[in-house]
Amino acid sequence: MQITDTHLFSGKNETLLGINTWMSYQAVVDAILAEQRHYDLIVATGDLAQDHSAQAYQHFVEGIAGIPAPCVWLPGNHDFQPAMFSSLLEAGISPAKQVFLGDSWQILLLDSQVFGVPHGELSDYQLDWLERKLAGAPERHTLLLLHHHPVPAGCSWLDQHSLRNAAELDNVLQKFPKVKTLVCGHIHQELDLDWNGRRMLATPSTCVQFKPHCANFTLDTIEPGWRWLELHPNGEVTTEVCRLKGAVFNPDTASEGY
Ligand SMILES: Nc1ncnc2c1ncn2[C@@H]1O[C@@H]2COP(=O)(O)O[C@H]2[C@H]1O
Ligand SMILES: [Fe+2]
Repeated sequence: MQITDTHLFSGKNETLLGINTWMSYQAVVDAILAEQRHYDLIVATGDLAQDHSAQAYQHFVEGIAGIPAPCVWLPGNHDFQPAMFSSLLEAGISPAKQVFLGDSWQILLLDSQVFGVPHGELSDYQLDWLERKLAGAPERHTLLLLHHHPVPAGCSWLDQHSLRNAAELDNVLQKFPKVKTLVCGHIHQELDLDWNGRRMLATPSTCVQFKPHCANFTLDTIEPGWRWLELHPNGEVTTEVCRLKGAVFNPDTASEGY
């Protein structure tokens, strides 16, 4: 199950564009628990904190504490990795970036952060690491997770903040046809697109939503959400986005950015 872009603060009363991000995150966790589905793993795909604070990461931990599954994570553009790494590790959350699931799958988590800017890029280290991990498990299907979207999402204001070196990622992945599905955060909306024969999924944030197909910054009034992923032994992925019910979290639609 994927949770993304919680944008938590050191104070639980703080808001992002009119939404209390702690409360919307808690509401998402409560809704996940209420669904009583089976899941093996939580993947948190970045922008967990909005203000670089250790407390924000501790709030993240507090939120998922009731969920009976391990969690793995990767950083987004807003994260502060020293605080993220140590706060999550102290709480027993593994920094592992390769996870084997059963006999036929692995999950790889990439770091596409360029510190201090909203766009993403994969370093040579990340690309080499990816290639080594894929070459080392050729029999497994791979679900590839990263914060930034490698393919235009259709919002030009967000597409300037995409993964800048998507062509280099594509070069690596062309050698590994068992990577058929990528999962992102960052763009705060549901998407299911084709990227050179692969499936690229993006997922609603647990707080503020961006309106699809807008040239300029535009908030959406649709509810916060999360994504279920089921990995089948034959390499197929079934997935579903769920959202909170009832318009409880209303963003300040007059805001022009953050
Ligand atoms: N008005 C805006 N125009 C362009 N980019 C913005 C605007 N407001 C915020 N952003 C950036 O766009 C990013 C998209 O999602 P993030 O949560 O990563 O953080 C956001 C900001 O860094
Ligand atoms: Fe982001």
